[in-house]
Amino acid sequence: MTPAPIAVALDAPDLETAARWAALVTPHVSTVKVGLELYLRYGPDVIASVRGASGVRLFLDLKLHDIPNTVAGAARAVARLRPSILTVHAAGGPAMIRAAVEAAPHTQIAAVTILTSLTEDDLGRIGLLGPADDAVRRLAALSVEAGATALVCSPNEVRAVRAEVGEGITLITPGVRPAGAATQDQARVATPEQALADGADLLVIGRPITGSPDPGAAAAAIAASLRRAS
Ligand SMILES: O=c1ccn([C@@H]2O[C@H](COP(=O)(O)O)[C@@H](O)[C@H]2O)c(=O)[nH]1
Repeated sequence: MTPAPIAVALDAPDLETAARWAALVTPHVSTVKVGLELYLRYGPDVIASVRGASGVRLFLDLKLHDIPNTVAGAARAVARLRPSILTVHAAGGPAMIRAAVEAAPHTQIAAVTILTSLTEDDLGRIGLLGPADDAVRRLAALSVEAGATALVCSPNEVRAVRAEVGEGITLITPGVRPAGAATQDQARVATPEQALADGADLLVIGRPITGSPDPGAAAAAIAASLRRAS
């Protein structure tokens, strides 16, 4: 069976747990995601541990955000690990995004538009007045112009972003919660089925899977539900 277009966020406190979660979910999902918690604790060694022997794709979610020269150096440093996807913050601007794209030519650079944990009230407080859609679309357009071929946005904005950037750009959505699941610190959320129906290419799902007593079964259940819905 084709693995589901899900990236499981391995936000684990230690390497053993992350490797165990990765082994349990990889029969069911296309991708595993390593973020700041694991990478800052273990560095590049974490990559081999979670990749294991499987051919699972690795998404390195470091959300780089600095001046172009620094981001280019950081992207070059992690490109050796051959992640399939590496994130940068779109708010770093076009020159920074382009620097990452040029420094890591074999890795897909995904620009994070507006974090899915932010409400419209939060956005107003940081000076981004108006609907989240507007800021997300602006950041999406500038990121693609700068060479990003993937974008991270909430599932609520997928339709608007697709209309803005067209086909051929990978839309990645965290903020995904199965119906009835706790939203935790996520603010702009939708179900996996809705995110996919609206045109997301890759759904990032962490705690609804890794917080389950059986992460393998939780991943399999969401994958089966996506197959039924499509
Ligand atoms: O806007 C963003 C960008 C990245 N993330 C990351 O996705 C996962 C979500 O985990 P859950 O447990 O499903 O909430 C996490 O690793 C975040 O760092 C995001 O949530 N929003």
